[in-house]
Amino acid sequence: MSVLRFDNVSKRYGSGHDALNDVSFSVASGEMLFVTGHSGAGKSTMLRLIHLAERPSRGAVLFGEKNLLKVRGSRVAMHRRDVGVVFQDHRLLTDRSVADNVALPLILRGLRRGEIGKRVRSVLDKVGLGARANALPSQLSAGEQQRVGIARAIVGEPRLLVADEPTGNLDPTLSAEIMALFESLPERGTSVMVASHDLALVKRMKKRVLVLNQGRLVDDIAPEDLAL
Ligand SMILES: Nc1ncnc2c1ncn2[C@@H]1O[C@H](COP(=O)(O)OP(=O)(O)OP(=O)(O)O)[C@@H](O)[C@H]1O
Repeated sequence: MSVLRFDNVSKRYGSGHDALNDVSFSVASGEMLFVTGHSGAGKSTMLRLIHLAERPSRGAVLFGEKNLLKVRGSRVAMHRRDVGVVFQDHRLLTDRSVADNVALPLILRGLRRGEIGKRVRSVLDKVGLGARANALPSQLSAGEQQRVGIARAIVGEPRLLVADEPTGNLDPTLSAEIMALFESLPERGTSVMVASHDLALVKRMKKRVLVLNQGRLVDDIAPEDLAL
């Protein structure tokens, strides 16, 4: 079963050229894959269409059975429960503790305090930040802040996690830790889609790779076909 499908999707911002041009692919439930390509190739645009920060100009984005074009108004927030998003710049609330940042999606969902506390503790342990729950983001390293962003994205157990250059600012050891964490998600039912221009990292992971070039999907490489 596919969790996500792009059917001939194009996206044009304003009157410019197509940031995405006739892109089609699907992601199976429980799959982890990478999207790569040069700067401006359309990676972020692809992810933004998935979490409804943007809408396609042509074509359809399907999430399970749902055509995202039809998701409007209050249903956008409902959709975002199913899609966790990790941004390169974390986007943490600077005046809130680590635990409060991670709790946010669950508070918006109206979960009970006890349940929220339990889930937040569990996910912070999973990302190795159990001891930093009460710290402010500014008291953490870049890698720790990124892990808070990841904890916030996965605390609601989304069907799909999309991550835009999640290791952009991190050293190789931290990048490897974050990738290991991502790799563990599919077995818990979350598919993972990572945009990265770090080709060395992408090759090392030995996962499926979508290659974008000037908005076009120019390659869709199976793990076994990745050159070593
Ligand atoms: N909000 C916007 N308005 C107008 N043009 C945009 C906008 N966002 C992106 N673009 C353009 O769309 C194209 C694709 O951009 P996108 O950010 O998706 O690429 P990317 O592969 O993620 O690049 P990078 O690796 O530099 O983040 C680029 O030509 C970019 O300038």
